[in-house]
Amino acid sequence: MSRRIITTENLEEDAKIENNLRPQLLDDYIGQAKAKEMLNVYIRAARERGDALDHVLFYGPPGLGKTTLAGIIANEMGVNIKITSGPAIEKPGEMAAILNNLQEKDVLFVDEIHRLNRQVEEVLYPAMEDYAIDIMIGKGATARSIRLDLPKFTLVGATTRAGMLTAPLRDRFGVVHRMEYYTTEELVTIIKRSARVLEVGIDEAGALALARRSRGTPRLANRLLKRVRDFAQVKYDGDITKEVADYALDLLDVDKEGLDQTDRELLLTIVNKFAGGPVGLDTLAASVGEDAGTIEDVYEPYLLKNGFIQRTPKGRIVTEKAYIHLGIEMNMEV
Ligand SMILES: Nc1ncnc2c1ncn2[C@@H]1O[C@H](COP(=O)(O)OP(=O)(O)OP(=O)(O)O)[C@@H](O)[C@H]1O
Ligand SMILES: [Mg+2]
Repeated sequence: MSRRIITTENLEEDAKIENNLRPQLLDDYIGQAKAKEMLNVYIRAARERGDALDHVLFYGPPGLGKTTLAGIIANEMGVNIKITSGPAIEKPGEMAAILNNLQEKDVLFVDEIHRLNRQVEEVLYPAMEDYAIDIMIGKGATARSIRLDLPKFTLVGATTRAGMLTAPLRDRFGVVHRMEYYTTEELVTIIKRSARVLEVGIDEAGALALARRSRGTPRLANRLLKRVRDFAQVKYDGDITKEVADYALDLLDVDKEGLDQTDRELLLTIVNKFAGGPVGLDTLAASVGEDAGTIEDVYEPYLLKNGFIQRTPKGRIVTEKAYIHLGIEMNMEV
């Protein structure tokens, strides 16, 4: 599939503005009320005890604010954050070195934690549980393992694929939180805040138009804001109104429900090639040329949540709502 404006992946162009737009404090973090409340209590308790925060795992679709929350945790705890990711650490020794370099109470953020390889992951078990690592010294008959104490640290893990985490790793997190899609109101607040940071004017109706098409995802809200800002600047007098937003978003092919070309293609494939379903995930994946895991974790959750498709024991089916949205008559032969 071609790269889409609405992809929730972290594109390079986002990285620059994302860092500016990231809230630094829990109070400025919008939405995810449950996570905020819980973290607020745990952080205060840990600080009062002078202790490190318990290990935290965030999971859920991309762009919902996992990395942002990890940064906020470090900030609120008043400690450093070391950022790495599952695929970046190839050898157990590399993980050991990272752990060994942490200071007391520091946050180690491991993104895409489900992609750690087995040996690297095993270094984490004693590290998370006992704040220690076992290092092998020597070879063959003279080899022995020594235990090295680590500072008390906090591991913050993030994953879009919670199902791919091994049980021993998952069980070592004291706090496990599923990230939720944002409501339109929450996205409006985020968009207005981002507009202030980017120093672009936006009115209420403009913010609402953007929020509605952001697929419940702050990353998309920020990305669309940035694109629409360009249209406002070049084609209008600089401020983002509903008119500018609608004009730009139509050109960008994001529809009123926040669906883009890829979403519609997915729905249309089920309708046209599989008579509306049910169709199994793997069959569907092969048919649209996407990886099954990506469909399941990235594209499908939003379509499911908003009632465009349903999961049945026999596979995915397209709902009446989707037919109506696509403007296709439902074939009622049964
Ligand atoms: N609650 C929030 N309030 C304001 N802005 C937010 C919030 N959550 C996320 N954002 C913004 O959305 C963007 C993406 O967030 P972030 O990088 O934390 O997502 P993520 O869940 O880590 O995504 P991925 O799974 O792709 O790593 C950031 O620019 C951030 O500023
Ligand atoms: Mg992230």
